[in-house]
Amino acid sequence: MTEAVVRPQTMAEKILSRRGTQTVYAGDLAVVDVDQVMVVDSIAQSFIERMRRDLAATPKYPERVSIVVDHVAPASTVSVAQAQKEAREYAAETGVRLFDVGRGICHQVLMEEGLAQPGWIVLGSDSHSTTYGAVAAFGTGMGATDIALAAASGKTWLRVPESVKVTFTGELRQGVSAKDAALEMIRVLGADGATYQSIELHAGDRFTRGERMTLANLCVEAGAKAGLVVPGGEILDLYDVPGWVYPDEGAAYVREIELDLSVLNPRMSAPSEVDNVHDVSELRGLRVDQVFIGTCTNGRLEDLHAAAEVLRGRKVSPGTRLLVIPASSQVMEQAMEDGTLLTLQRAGAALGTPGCGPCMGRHQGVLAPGEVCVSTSNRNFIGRMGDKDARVYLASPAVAAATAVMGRIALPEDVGAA
Ligand SMILES: CC(C)[C@H](C(=O)O)[C@@H](O)C(=O)O
Ligand code: SF4
Repeated sequence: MTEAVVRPQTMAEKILSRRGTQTVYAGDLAVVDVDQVMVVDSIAQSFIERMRRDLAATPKYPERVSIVVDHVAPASTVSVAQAQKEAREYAAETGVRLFDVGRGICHQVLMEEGLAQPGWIVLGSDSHSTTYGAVAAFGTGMGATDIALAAASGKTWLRVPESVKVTFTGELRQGVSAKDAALEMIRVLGADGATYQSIELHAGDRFTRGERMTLANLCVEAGAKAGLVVPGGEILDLYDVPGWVYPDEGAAYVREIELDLSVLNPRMSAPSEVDNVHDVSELRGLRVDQVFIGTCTNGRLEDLHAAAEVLRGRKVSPGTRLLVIPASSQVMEQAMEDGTLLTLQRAGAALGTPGCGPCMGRHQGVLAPGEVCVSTSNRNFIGRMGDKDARVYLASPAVAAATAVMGRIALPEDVGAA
């Protein structure tokens, strides 16, 4: 970028200007270099078809493309197995990276592998690619065609999004987590309240890297194109500081909201929209058939720790099943090493292979008609985790764990764990 910045810029405008050919602002079209293209198993077949048949191209920079087998892993049917086989063959043939069964959920894996860095543009064939905003990368989801074009050319084009500024103030109380803050943010913004906008999260030094991933991850549930966390705090020393991108003082936002964390209670999103958010205390007591702790939202080590704290020395209620699926093999290893998995297993949890698990109702814990599930994931649409008459409530790992112990929607204090 050679032109001088003439007006203050948001984080989205800055990143897209840096990776593009000119200084851009909201509403402009930007053509930008793409630093990483991520393809998930469920989309791999259409991606490969578009590369081969429509574009007759191979990836321009194979090292900038990753295929992750995570959504239905291990394969559940012959056709899923066939699609994954083709993805493996394609990776071997073209030299793109492959993260196979058991490595974990795409977003967690890319972050662990350093394949999302401050100031980068990361395109994923998955809507929760906003997660990369946790480290100030412009992460966004696109369909198979756009993803294939980016892989073939090393570039993409997009309209520079307007930005919404979300400022967190105060400190979270004991037992209240980043998930609760994220659900509250979605309630305030509304499920389509930030459609095609970039949510810029100003949190100072409040959140860990994992918590920032939870926040950036949920931004897409307000319809956002990206969810960019302004760098700050303990995560600064994890990366090359010169790469960080900060918004300018005086940048233009379409909307500004402030969320006081100190007044926040544990929150829960009730069926069947993510923005249907209530205090857990309002929903307390509802019978629950399945509790699921995992996903790209809340399947990290700190999430398993929060669950284990509640479940240590306690048992999952008879008649309720608890599924725990670490977000990645690295999370699983660490949770094995520090005894967290043993605690969860002894409490009666069923442990699964790192990956998406039943998050989108494809396998490993699909719900029957009439069943109720409390999940640490990010979506509770009708039919999301199985039958259309099953109901999904979204919550933090601590609330999910307390619910598993009680067999009913509960707070950690209900089991004497807060
Ligand atoms: C399969 C994939 C394309 C999908 C997404 O885009 O988000 C899934 O991850 C989800 O959470 O619904
Ligand atoms: S864990 Fe769930 S939300 Fe995340 S990528 Fe997988 S299916 Fe999508």
